[in-house]
This record gives sequence, structure tokens and C-alpha cells, in this order.
Amino acid sequence: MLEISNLVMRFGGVTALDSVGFAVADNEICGLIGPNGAGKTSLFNCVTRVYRPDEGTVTFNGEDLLSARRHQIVQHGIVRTFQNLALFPTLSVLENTMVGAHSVKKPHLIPTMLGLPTTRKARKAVELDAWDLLERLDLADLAHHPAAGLPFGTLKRVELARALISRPSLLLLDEPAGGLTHSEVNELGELILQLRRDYGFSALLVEHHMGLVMGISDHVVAMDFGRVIADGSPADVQRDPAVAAAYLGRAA
Ligand SMILES: Nc1ncnc2c1ncn2[C@@H]1O[C@H](COP(=O)(O)OP(=O)(O)OP(=O)(O)O)[C@@H](O)[C@H]1O
Repeated sequence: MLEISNLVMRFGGVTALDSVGFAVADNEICGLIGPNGAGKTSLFNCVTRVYRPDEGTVTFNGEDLLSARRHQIVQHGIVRTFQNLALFPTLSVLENTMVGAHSVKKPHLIPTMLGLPTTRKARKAVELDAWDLLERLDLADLAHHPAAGLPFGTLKRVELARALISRPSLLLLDEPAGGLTHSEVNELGELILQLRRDYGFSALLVEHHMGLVMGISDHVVAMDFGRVIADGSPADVQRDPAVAAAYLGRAA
């Protein structure tokens, strides 16, 4: 589904990505790990067209993603969540969820939310869909609560709802476990697996929490200094001496 090949990204003298290549299959959760500075965020930013790589190709279902513009990525069925969340604090949980539908099929939704005229029927359909997701994510009781003031773990679920309303075929999850407690991380892992069963998507999961990555990934790619140093099953990558050396090297 997603194929990354020979990707090179340089920032002045720093080579953030050095001939990176790997693939994510349909309906697969692919964990992307590596110590700080390994190049994970740069890779995410190339796939979502925030950055334009210097060399290499990224294709999604056979289509060249690098020729797409940044705002077109979502139309390819690719949606990303953010490490530090990217919700609108004054909008309600329901409205934040509905915003996710805007960029794909309903470009008129934002004017609706701002009180400008648009088709009421279209808004209603998106709202019903949002309610379904909120029920599914145990957020329905908070639907009219503003995002501001809600616990971090709850906001992470709101972000998932917003990502899923566009029914992505590829979800890019940027450190979803960051800031969560141990039990919240376990619940999040279960939730991601359940949501994949219910909605069907592939995911590329950048994560430092090894328990989560190894627990839910079908396949793990490890990076260090901009290169892929291991690519295989969670068990194989965990046992790989190059991976252990990369983490120990950084810790020393
Ligand atoms: N915009 C930028 N300008 C200059 N250098 C950058 C930029 N973005 C990343 N880099 C450099 O590229 C390398 C890879 O960084 P990147 O953020 O992709 O790593 P990472 O694996 O996501 O790290 P972390 O786990 O800490 O988020 C690092 O050396 C970093 O300093």
C-alpha cells in the first residue's frame, strides 16, 4: 500500500534520511522506532508532504505521493495525528470531530461551523457520523464539552475520532502514547486494534513506548542516523543486535 524507496532528506550538512526504504501493507500496523534524531519525524513529514525529500519515491496504492500537494494528502486517504495534539480548544468534542471531515468531502463544513450558510443536510450527515464515532470511542457524554480542560488521555481519543471520520486507509500516528499513564497506554493499544477491526485501515506508528509498538505492530522498522537498521516482525526487531546497539549508543 505505502512504498517508500531510497528516500533522502538533507538539512544543510545533516542527512536526516539516508536512502530509507520500506513498505506498509494493506491493513497492517507498522511500528517505526529509533532513538532521538533517527529520522522518524522527517520521514512522517515527507510522507505528508510537509517536507519535499531531496531524492527517492513515496507511492501510495501505486500513486506518486510526492507530486501531490500537502492539502491533497488527505484526499489520498492518509490522515495523521499529532504528538502534542492539534485540536481547537474552544470547539466542542463533537465539533472537533466534525472538522476531520472537512478536508476530504465537505469543504463547506468550516463555514457551517462559523455560522455561514451551507447545506444543512450535508452537515447533518457528518454530525451523525461524528456521533457514531464518539459512541464508539466512549466520548458521547462529552460531545458538547469544549476540548479545553479535558484530560490528555481523553483528548487523544478525540484526535482519533477526528482522524477516523474521514475513513482513512492509512493512519499516521505520531507518538500516541506520549503523556499517557501505563494503563492508558494499554487501553490505547487495545483501542487501536479494535478500531482497525471495525473501520479497516493501515497504520504507521511512530512511538518510543516499546510495549505499545511491540504489542500492536504486525511489522516494525527501526531507524538510526537516518537509515533503516532493522525491518521485520516485532520479535525479530527486538532481538536485533543493531537495534540494541542504537539505543545503548544513545543512552551512553
Ligand atoms: N527542520 C530541520 N532543520 C534542521 N535539521 C533538522 C530538521 N528536522 C530534523 N532535523 C535533523 O534531522 C535529524 C533527524 O531528526 P528527526 O526529528 O526526523 O528525528 P526523530 O527520529 O523524529 O527524533 P525524535 O524521536 O527526537 O522526534 C536530526 O539530526 C535533526 O536534528
